[in-house]
Amino acid sequence: MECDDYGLARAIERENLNLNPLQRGGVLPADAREALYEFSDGYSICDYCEGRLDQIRKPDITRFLEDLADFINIDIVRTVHGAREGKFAVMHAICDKGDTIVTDGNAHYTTHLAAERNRLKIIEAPNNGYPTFEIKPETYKQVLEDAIDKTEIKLAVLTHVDGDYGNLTNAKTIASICRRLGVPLLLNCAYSMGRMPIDAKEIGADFIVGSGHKSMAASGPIGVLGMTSEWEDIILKKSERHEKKEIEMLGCTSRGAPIATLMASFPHVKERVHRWNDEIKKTRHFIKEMEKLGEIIQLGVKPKEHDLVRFETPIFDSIARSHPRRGFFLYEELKKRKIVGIKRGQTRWFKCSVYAMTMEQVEYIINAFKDIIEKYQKS
Ligand SMILES: Cc1ncc(COP(=O)(O)O)c(C=O)c1O
Repeated sequence: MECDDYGLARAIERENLNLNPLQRGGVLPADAREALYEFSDGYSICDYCEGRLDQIRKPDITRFLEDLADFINIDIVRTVHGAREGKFAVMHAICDKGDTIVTDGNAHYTTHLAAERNRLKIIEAPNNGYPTFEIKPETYKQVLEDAIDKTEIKLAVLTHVDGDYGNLTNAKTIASICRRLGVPLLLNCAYSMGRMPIDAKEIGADFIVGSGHKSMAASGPIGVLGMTSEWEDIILKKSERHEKKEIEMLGCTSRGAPIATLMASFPHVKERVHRWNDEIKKTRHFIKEMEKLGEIIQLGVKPKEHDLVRFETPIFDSIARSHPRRGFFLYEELKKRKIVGIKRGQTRWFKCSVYAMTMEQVEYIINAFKDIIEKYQKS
């Protein structure tokens, strides 16, 4: 199979550069690759289990979860199978069938599915449309207030950084609005936890979810669910029949390589979030140089505050119209230059990220796009 079918790990092995934002934060450092091998057996994490995953001392999962809670500054943390399972668990624990929740208009589909699976209704605070697609706190406030006038709102969900435009929301302001209105806030940090510093207490979120395979250098599937202690008894309610087991966690969650790699990557992740400002500078440089190529426009809030970049690219669309390979030409031209991660057939717009790339690699990518444009402008 080709490297683009496998994704970034394979791409790196073959010395390709992968621009897929979804995959850039989930690359395993060397220690985690070793852990992946060591803990590849199904229940390998459970040799010294005394009844529950978070209480295992060898390897020291208890300590790891405490450190993870410190890292994002929240009282209690559990691992789940992904950000989506974290959202589902919170909704399931605090809402009843038929309840209504409020979300932002840039919410990931998994927020919608978690709500649907819980039989919840969704009211959405829309973004402000083209070209920035921003979630404004005042819009969120208005929508939440209107919703509260009509019905009881048990939960507000906010996407910290969305997967369409890479906009960083003003979570602190929205959290304080929710607090004033008496609605608990769940902050979806799938695209931020593990890439940038997160301080849940400073933000004021009641719940927070992260994604190990997306942004925390873990093999996955694994996610992080954090909560303030006031919610502990509700979210981590114990089974009546199995006194140690937490119902929403179905007793235990990740039981092998996913948690082993999350743990092995943790020192690397803790260190890399301190380089977030450099990542932002690099992203802004990349955008500036790409936009100089002409008819390439960054969508979303400017200047960027996250590495996920969405470009509108009329230049590639017009080349595609007269190219014998149509929309596939861009993917194929990039692949020839050992760059992968832009979807096949996409030329009108695409999402990309240079997260964790060196400046040399970024320059190489900019030059590759330039080269492709010049090639077709000449012909
Ligand atoms: C904003 C956002 N939330 C949630 C998810 C899903 O994360 P997970 O796979 O950990 O459930 C994604 C994945 O693309 C995402 O972009």
